[in-house]
Amino acid sequence: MTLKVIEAYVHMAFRLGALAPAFPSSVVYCAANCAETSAGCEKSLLAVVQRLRIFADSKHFVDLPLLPGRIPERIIEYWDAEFGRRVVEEPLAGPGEATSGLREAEREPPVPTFRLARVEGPDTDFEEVRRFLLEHFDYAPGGDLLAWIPRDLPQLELDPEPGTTATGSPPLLHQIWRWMKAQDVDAGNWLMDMVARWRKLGRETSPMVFREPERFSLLPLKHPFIVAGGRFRECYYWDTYFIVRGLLVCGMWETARCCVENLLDLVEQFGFVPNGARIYYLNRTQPPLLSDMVRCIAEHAHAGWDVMTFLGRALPLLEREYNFMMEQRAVKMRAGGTLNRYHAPAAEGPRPESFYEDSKLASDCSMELLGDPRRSELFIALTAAAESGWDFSSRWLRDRRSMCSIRTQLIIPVCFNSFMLRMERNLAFLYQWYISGSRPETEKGSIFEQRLPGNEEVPNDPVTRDLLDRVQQRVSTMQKYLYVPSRDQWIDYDLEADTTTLQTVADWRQTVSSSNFFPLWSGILEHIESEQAASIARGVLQSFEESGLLQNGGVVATLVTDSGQQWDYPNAWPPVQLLLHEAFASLATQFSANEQISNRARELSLQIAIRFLRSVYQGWLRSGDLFEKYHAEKVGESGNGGEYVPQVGFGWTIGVSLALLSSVWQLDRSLLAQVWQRVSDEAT
Ligand SMILES: OC[C@H]1O[C@H](O[C@H]2O[C@H](CO)[C@@H](O)[C@H](O)[C@H]2O)[C@H](O)[C@@H](O)[C@@H]1O
Repeated sequence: MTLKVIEAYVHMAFRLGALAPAFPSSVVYCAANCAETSAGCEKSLLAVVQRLRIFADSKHFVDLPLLPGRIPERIIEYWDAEFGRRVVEEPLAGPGEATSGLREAEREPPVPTFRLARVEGPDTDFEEVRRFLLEHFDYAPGGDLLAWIPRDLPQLELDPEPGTTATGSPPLLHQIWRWMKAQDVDAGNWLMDMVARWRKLGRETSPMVFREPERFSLLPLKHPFIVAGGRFRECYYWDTYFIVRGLLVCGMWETARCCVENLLDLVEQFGFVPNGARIYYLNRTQPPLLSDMVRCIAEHAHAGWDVMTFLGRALPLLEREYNFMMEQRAVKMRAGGTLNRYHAPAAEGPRPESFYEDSKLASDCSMELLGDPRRSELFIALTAAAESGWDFSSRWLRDRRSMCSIRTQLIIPVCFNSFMLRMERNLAFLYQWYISGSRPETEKGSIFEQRLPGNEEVPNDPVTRDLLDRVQQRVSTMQKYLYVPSRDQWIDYDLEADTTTLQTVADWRQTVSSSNFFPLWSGILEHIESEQAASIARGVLQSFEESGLLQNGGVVATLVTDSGQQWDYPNAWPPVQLLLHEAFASLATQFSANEQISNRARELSLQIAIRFLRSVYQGWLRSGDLFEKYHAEKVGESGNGGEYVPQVGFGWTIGVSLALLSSVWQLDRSLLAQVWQRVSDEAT
């Protein structure tokens, strides 16, 4: 059986196009796949532990390190022997020391980490399973990572003047902080707290993971990094982009570079960036923002740093990631053109970190029979939704309400294609930088202008030509399939119905999503002839203003009506705020000669930033913490919903808040006072 699981895993890795070696620990942490092919696997260690709900959070078990000396294949054999699946002859490996640093004698079961209530599960004794875990696993997750304090962390309070002391606070951050402090002491403290929090989120891989990788589900990373926060104790793909943006505001370029180098290493190893740095995330990626991160690092590099060597390494890896997306996540559209969709063909069972939730859903949807094709499709759709970063949203549900109708892989999402357009533009930009030896212009005379309709000038270099053609093709294909002139929005496409979701929902408002405006962030209108672009811009601005998406506490994630999913109303997620703030700010720049468009776009961009910052600040004042998501209407309250307890901490909230603060400061700092304006002041 064990061998079969390893084989299945190797097979899975190759199907992913990853040249990954089989991870021995996958037999413990990823054996979910076998539950789908043989009834015996219903009794696998993973299935039993998760279904018994030994831990309140399903992610807890798959993050637990094995004790030193434990060999994954042997653990599975002992499990099978003890729980009735197979006889094992060899003795157990000797007792090891817990990675969390406790000696064997001190290893009393920490009762609070175990769930008290028991729900119905397989016919296996709860206490026996618990005892088995204590014998072979660490007490708590986290022993695979070490706390790491960024060396470039600014210490605002120690610098009397920006840039005048050894701690080297970047001038802009320092100026903003001094100004905020003068306006409102709490606001100054808030900013200082956010900056200091990088210290709490800094991690490096424990040397043990490099020495004995088979004991861990963690993918070891060479450089230190910043984690998402809370239960998300490892590095996440798209979270890292928003974290990097905040680090750069703090002048923490070296830390940002380390985070990005790790992601490049992952592409080198697997051919794509996994969802997060755990083996159970290897069957999916996340919204592809690596090219933007590479661009940020190159653009913020200090004079004298060798940008060319960095680009020389990064470009082939970005190309690899792009090819992964175009080979494994692309769909040829019936009437011509290619677009991308989130997909997870290698997902052959419940997500290991949400095993209980996925299995329960299958059974609630009457798909519990092994071999039922609807069951496999369900797990693929759930995993693909996790790949989208929007896990979960009514955008992925056929009927917009029931999780039983999830079918992520049959949707062409506007967000993913906007990220792909952005990637194509970044590749052209970075490649041009590399071959010319200097950063290309981005305004007039930019490389993109050469490919605008009507402009016959063709770049000499064939790679740039090809990339610019891809940009132009993406724009035309997005306009053809996703742009809906009657609604002045880009709307997700339903592959089953071969039309936009507008035609398949009961009420058109169900398609109103913040992601419908992401193409603006990708600069789509820069590739459309100017009069037509201006007319689209006017329509889109009005459509956003009337959409109801912008609320007091920020931009609502998806619907303006409630669906109960966490990437829906009423949750305002930090990434959405930054992308839309920048989308409208860049529209204002693009149409600077057209006062009407540019004023409206600028106003919207500022409103989005101010409202969200206000919510983050009010939430911090009340709770002393930063939430992973906010309530879009109740200013300062955490968002809710989802399959896990709302998390605090939180990497992308800090990153986005810092990026928004610095952007508004530069656009119109007088507006920032609205962020810390007391509710009582507003009433008067
Ligand atoms: O464990 C459930 C899911 O958790 C992650 O998704 C959520 O948190 C991530 C980290 O902040 C974030 O990137 C994502 O957008 C959130 O929805 C994880 O990425 C999923 O794969 C996982 O199934």
